[in-house]
Amino acid sequence: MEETPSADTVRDDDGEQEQDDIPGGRAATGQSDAAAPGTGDAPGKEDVLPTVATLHWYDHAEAAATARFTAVARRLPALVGQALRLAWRAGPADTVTTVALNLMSGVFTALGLLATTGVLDALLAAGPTPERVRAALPSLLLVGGAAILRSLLSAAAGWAQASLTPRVQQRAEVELYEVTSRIDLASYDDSEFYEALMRAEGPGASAAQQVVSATIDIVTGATSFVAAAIAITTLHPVLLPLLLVTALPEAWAAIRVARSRYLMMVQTVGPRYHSVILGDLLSNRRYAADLRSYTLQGLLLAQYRRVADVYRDAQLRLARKNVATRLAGDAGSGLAGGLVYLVLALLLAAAWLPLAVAGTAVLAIRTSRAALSQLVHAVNECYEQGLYLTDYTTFLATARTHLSPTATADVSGGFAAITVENVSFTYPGADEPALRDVSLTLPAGQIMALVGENGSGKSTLAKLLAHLYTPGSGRIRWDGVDLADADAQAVRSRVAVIAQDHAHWPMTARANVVLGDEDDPARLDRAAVSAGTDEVVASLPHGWDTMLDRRFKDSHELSGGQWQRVAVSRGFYRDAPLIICDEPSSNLDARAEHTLFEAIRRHMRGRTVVLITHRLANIRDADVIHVLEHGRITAGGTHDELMAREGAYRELYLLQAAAYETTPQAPEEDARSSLA
Ligand SMILES: Nc1ncnc2c1ncn2[C@@H]1O[C@H](COP(=O)(O)OP(=O)(O)OP(=O)(O)O)[C@@H](O)[C@H]1O
Repeated sequence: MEETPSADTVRDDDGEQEQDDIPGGRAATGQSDAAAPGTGDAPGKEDVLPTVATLHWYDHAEAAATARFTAVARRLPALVGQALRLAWRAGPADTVTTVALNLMSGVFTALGLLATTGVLDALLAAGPTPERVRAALPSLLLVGGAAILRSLLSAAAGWAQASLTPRVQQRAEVELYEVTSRIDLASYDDSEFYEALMRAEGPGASAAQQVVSATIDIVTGATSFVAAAIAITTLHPVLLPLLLVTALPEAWAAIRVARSRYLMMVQTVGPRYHSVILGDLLSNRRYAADLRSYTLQGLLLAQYRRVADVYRDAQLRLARKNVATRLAGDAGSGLAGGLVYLVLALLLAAAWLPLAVAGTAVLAIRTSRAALSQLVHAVNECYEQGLYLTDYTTFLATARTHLSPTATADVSGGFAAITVENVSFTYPGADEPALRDVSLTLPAGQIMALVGENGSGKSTLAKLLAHLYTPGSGRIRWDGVDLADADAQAVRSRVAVIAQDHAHWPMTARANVVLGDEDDPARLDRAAVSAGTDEVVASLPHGWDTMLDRRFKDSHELSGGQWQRVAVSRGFYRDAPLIICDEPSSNLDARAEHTLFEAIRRHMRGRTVVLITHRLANIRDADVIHVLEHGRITAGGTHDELMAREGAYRELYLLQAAAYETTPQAPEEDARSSLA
């Protein structure tokens, strides 16, 4: 059974236990870089960022990277199979062409080598030179022809490979994004899953094309090697096992270097993760103003330097270790090569091998050593990239289980009423539920307001109603249909969400409102007027066609309130029977807020509206108001009903109303009263 190494030791191929010497690695012992951020140690006094908790995939990665040589050999067929399947899906014709051309090129390698014996035989025979040359001519032509054909086939194979590998990369990325764009939103709240996504998207997806490339190199190297091996075995059987021995030191060194590199990558992921975050803080426009106002430059730069030092030291140690390993491998390989030539000389001296055959054997040995070296490096590359590819394939397999189940229920007709039945929901990894046993009924065409203090669960309930999350227990039904059985896309296309944390899409103003829907100018005008977006657009340099992201040329930056108007219009533009407005006016000025709620009151009639707001004066006209406290609905009714009894709503409403009760006096009035 394969041994899984402990957290602070790394097992070598030869079984020896070595202390991991990478500072900042989880296994680091007695390191001087204590407090290096992202290393799992206690943060330094001046560190702005907390330490990164031990990453969940570390164990799997470390176990994979420290597997024994036999494990590499065992994994290889599966990896090659996986690579060929990937290649086949990306481009079947290119895959077949590449493999076939490489195989044919190998055939010509063997032919050329065998024909060499004929050349040498003729040249080394007794007789006048012109005659010997004439006798060697047919074999010479064969050698030349084989060499030309082999070169042409190799070039064609290279061309096919060059056209195949980018397709593999593209295919891997598309397959990944097809899944990530459809997985349950709750997956993004699961830190373990999110880390796996980051790894799959980064080194994982790019490993796909490298594994395919390495597999093709394995086919190429193996074909050339088999061709040369056949030629060598034909010449003398003892030469082949000897030749194989020469490859061992090189293979050992290559695999050791590869796994050190992978381990270094795994162990320094904390510092690298932090350096990316810190780099972003130091250069991103979003933080630029705060960075300057709070004079954080020195603090952040110092932390960045400390993190970068940890990573640099790890790289230097790795480079030193790898140079030593490579030297040892080369020395071993050189010695083994010398041994092969020694045996060849002995065979020649003992007259067990004719001179012409020995000459061909030298050529075949050179060819096969080159092929073997290519093979070893390709196997190693395949294994190393296979470690990253495993992250990708494991993630895809896990992510596919996070997709919405196949729909059995039809929601195309909309609903006459939405019912929430005993719904509870806990975010992944959270200790406390965000919603507890919530039940309510929302008839179509009504405006329902949700109120409550911060963190009481309003947005969570809205997201469940929008079918962005699935209840942990209980049901949400559109009439009789449980949303858990309905097609998620079909439900979501019938809901318009104006989210509290709405996205600022890097698109034009028009695209930000229309957002993939059909472009209808009359509908756009109506949606724009109801939120005051028409005024925003009128002030833009290119009107609706203005790009709203400063990373693009001729773009324009909107204020927070202007963005909110755009987001509100986006929700209004969507022709959906259910509209969910989560704090739609938090950034709006008084006039825009008035326009918005007027629009909701007048123009949303016929649609069902869920309205979340802290400005209680705006929801007096709602058909029903539900009060949430600590994830529970504690009261419900109209404004008048809720004001008629003691409770959180009445308390909050009176608190807000009190702020407006003392009407400020006009300045002259103020002066008169002070004179009196
Ligand atoms: N993505 C998340 N992952 C984990 N916990 C979350 C997440 N989003 C919200 N919560 C938690 O769920 C609870 C309810 O949050 P929710 O956003 O629904 O409150 P809210 O009533 O809308 O608050 P606010 O008025 O501040 O917008 C809070 O305790 C919050 O910390």
